[in-house]
Amino acid sequence: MTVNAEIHAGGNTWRSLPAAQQPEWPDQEALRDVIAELESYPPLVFAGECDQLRQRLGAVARGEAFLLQGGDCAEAFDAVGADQIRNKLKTLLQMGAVLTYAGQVPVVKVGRIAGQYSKPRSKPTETRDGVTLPTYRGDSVNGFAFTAEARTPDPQRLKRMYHASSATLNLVRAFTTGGYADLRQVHAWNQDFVKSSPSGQRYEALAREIDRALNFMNACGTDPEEFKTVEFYSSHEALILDYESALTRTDSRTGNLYDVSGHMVWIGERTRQLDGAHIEFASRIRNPIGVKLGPTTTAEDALTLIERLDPEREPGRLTFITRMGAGKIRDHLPELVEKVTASGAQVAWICDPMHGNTFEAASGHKTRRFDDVLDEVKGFFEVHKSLGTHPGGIHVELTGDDVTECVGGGDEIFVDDLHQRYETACDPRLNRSQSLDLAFLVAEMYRDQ
Ligand SMILES: O=C[C@H](O)[C@H](O)COP(=O)(O)O
Ligand SMILES: C=C(OP(=O)(O)O)C(=O)O
Repeated sequence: MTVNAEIHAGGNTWRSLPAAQQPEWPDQEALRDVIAELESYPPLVFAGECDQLRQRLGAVARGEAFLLQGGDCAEAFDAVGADQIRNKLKTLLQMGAVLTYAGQVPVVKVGRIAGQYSKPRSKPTETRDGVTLPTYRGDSVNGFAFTAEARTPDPQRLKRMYHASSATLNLVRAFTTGGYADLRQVHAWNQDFVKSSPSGQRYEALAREIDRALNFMNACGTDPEEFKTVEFYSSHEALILDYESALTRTDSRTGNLYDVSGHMVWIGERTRQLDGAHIEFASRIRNPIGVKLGPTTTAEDALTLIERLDPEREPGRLTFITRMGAGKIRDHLPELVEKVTASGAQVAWICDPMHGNTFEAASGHKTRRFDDVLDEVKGFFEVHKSLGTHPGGIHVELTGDDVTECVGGGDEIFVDDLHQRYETACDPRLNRSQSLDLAFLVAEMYRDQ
């Protein structure tokens, strides 16, 4: 084996371990052909960009920056349109501007975007009216329609995921570097939100302060070009390991492996088994890695994850994304943070206030209460304040569209409204106005901190 082949084999060591949540592809030969084709495709991101994000997340881990990570629960192939991508990006940029001003630290902006096509599920099958079919696992695996044909896993979809991610990333790069993301424009959008939102009055003072700060910078002669571009990174759950390892490449500069399907990848709550394939895969790549930690996580689990994924104790390499639930975070998070901090590891602590707060409404819609989401973030800030550690950021499922999937918010969505624009293929997302509410309210918390 040549040195390169040996290194590349490092991206496949997961194959001898149990891999949870993988699709049952009916045609293994077709899968092998798709993997071979994906292996020949160009990278979607460059190793140097992943390194840069690792450095930015290092600042988050040290308490010098805040992470805003957000986007769809599940991206969909038929939603790879300019409007949807622009709206999502616009929402994240608006949230980022508010948080930057309130925190007075850089906000690292990372989308759940350009690769978030695969979903872990609670059950392998779904039954409707006596008919049982494989569960929908994301557009990368099967179709949402409840027919045997749509629900059969099709590896050709992995290629569609690559192309959809590529098209999305291309537009995101154009928007973030081509003038669309200009901070003054982003601020003007925020002013419109404050004017039109029923809870806008509460945010007016902050919006006015941002306005004054921008005018001050203008008056000082700050180069307007400086406002025009923004750093924005992609991320998704590294779930379907055949896809992720087919997109794993050796960096010619360093000889290290990078998963070039996205800048940052995370391992989900359902696939973070310490002796499982996902952690093994993540341990081999140099991308910044996130791991979701639910309420059953023990401090020993967290310390072993650090040992496996961040043996060099490099700030920025490992991000713990806690998703405990509003009722549990205040009880479960302190011990994890205390023991990890005592171990000397510098991980970034991020709050996902979505996944521990899902419930089914009487109408059958999966939903989340805005107040629970907010309360989990509050609990997260409280715990970090009491321990003297850094509440490093938030990880949110959101869309830039006016969907009706989560209840509550300033422009209140009621349970009876859920059916109106319930468009998610999996979990409920905050809509545009709820996302901006959250940003303004988190900004207040950050200031109090
Ligand atoms: O987004 C997270 C999971 O994929 C999702 O919560 C699983 O949902 P399920 O419990 O309906 O399978
Ligand atoms: C599946 C997800 O979350 P978790 O692993 O925390 O359940 C997700 O973020 O899409």
